[in-house]
This record gives sequence, structure tokens and C-alpha cells, in this order.
Amino acid sequence: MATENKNLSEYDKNTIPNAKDFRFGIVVSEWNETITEGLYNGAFDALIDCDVPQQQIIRWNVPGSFELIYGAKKMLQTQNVDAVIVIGCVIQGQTKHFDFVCEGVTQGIKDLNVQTDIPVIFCVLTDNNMQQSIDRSGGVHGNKGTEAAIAAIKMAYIRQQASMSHPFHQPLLSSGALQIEDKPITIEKE
Ligand SMILES: Nc1c(NC[C@H](O)[C@H](O)[C@H](O)CO)[nH]c(=O)[nH]c1=O
Ligand SMILES: CC(=O)[C@@H](O)COP(=O)(O)O
Repeated sequence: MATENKNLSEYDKNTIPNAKDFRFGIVVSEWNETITEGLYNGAFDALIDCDVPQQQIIRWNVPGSFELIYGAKKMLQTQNVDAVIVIGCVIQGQTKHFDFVCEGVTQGIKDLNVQTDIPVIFCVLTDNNMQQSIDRSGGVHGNKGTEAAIAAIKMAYIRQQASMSHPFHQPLLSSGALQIEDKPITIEKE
């Protein structure tokens, strides 16, 4: 399903886990700042709407999307967060640089998800032109920042539940001292 057939800002709060105790890091690229600020606002507003206290949202800025990798790595290494959202906007120029930046950021963020225990959510627009970016950062197609915030909450919840199911916690679970929410984890299919 292409974005044009789905509004990125739509979400059902009934399907979203309780996020009030989660802490989120958001790393924002300064390239195409008007777009990335729109994406950040979408993400921030969605987290607040899902009862995340403002003081549990940490924002860092980096120069460009390629620096999102290092920024996210240092964020999750040094800050007590349950998920990190990286926000960028890469727009095709006259050269192949677009391809290398997009591929580099994609692989770098993928590597962080594989190599670390903290989910890193990919909120990087890779567009052919500015209009496509405008349309996806609060325009006609909604806001990819909103989508990223909801993904961050869901992945933080999966991490929390998975860690509670770890054998380390079995004595607490069997004794009843630790409860795992019986709310099913819903994996939305496209
Ligand atoms: N052209 C875009 C860039 N380019 C800059 C790189 O991301 C990076 O900052 C530079 O190569 C130094 O390492 N970045 C974007 O986020 N968006 C672009 O459209
Ligand atoms: C994605 C980029 O780095 C690109 O926008 C830079 O523009 P150009 O390819 O014209 O140098």
C-alpha cells in the first residue's frame, strides 16, 4: 500500500499500549529543517496525546540525515530511553549523493536495531521533491512523525514485555510478584 492510499496521521488509541512510563529520544536532522520540524511536531504531539509526559521526551539535533546514525547511537548509549526516533528528510538533488545518503542511513539505523536492545524508529523521508516531503510531514498524506511515534510506543512495549518474559523474571512471574499485561500485542499488517 503506498502512502497516497493511507493517512500517516491516523491511529486508534485503543490499540496503543500504555506509554506513560516510557522515555523517548528523538534525534532530528537540520537538513530541510522546515520538513523535519513538521515531522518532529507530529511525533511530539502524538506522544503527548498518548500520555507521555513532556519531560520524558529528549530531543537532540544533528546536521544531516547521515548523522542520525551516530546521534541515535549516542542517545541510546547515554540516555535512559525505551525507544529512539530518528527524523530526517532526504530530497533527490542533481547527483547520486541522494542514493548514498539514503542507503547509508537505512543500513545504519538497521544495524542499530540489530546490534542494540533499544528500538530505533526510522522516520526519514526519502523523496523525489519538496512537495512529496510537504505532503508527508503534515500535508495531504498526514505526518510520518505521527506514524513514527506510534511505532515507537508499540516497539517500546514489545521490548518491555519481551524482557519480562526472560527466564530471569520467571521466579517473579510464578510468585505473582510480577504481572505481564494480558493485553495482546497487535502487529498491524499492511
Ligand atoms: N542532501 C541531504 C543531506 N545531505 C547531508 C548528509 O546527510 C550529511 O549531513 C553530510 O553528507 C555530511 O555527513 N542530508 C539530509 O538530511 N537531507 C538531504 O537532502
Ligand atoms: C541528498 C543530497 O545530498 C542531495 O540533495 C544533494 O544535492 P546534489 O545531489 O544536487 O548535490
